[in-house]
Amino acid sequence: MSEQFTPTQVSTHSTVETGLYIIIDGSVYALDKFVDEHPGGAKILKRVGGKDASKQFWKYHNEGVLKKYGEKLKVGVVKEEAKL
Ligand code: HEM
Repeated sequence: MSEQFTPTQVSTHSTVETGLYIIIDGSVYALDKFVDEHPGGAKILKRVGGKDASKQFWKYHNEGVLKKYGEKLKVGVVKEEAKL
């Protein structure tokens, strides 16, 4: 079973030092090791660290990109925030 993160937990991994997590369609990717080889540049990825970047992702890529890199970079899935 894959690891589960709330959006708040993902948001605590917003920098390269903390893993540079981003959410795409409910999956969580750690881009800290990929950021320097990203063909679109490091800067744009660092701007969305810790956030849901689904909209930006699908603006610039197609399904083939996730097929090629997805499994290698995926660290888990998003779950709902814990209710108080
Ligand atoms: C799992 C996350 C990501 C992976 C594996 C990834 C991978 C790639 C790859 C392989 C390319 C080369 C073009 C292509 O093959 O389609 C690319 C280009 C690009 N990516 Fe990403 N990317 C990711 C996330 C993002 C995000 C979140 C953004 C925006 C916030 C972004 C912005 C761009 C841009 C602007 C380009 C250049 C497009 C162009 O030159 O037309 N990427 N990315």
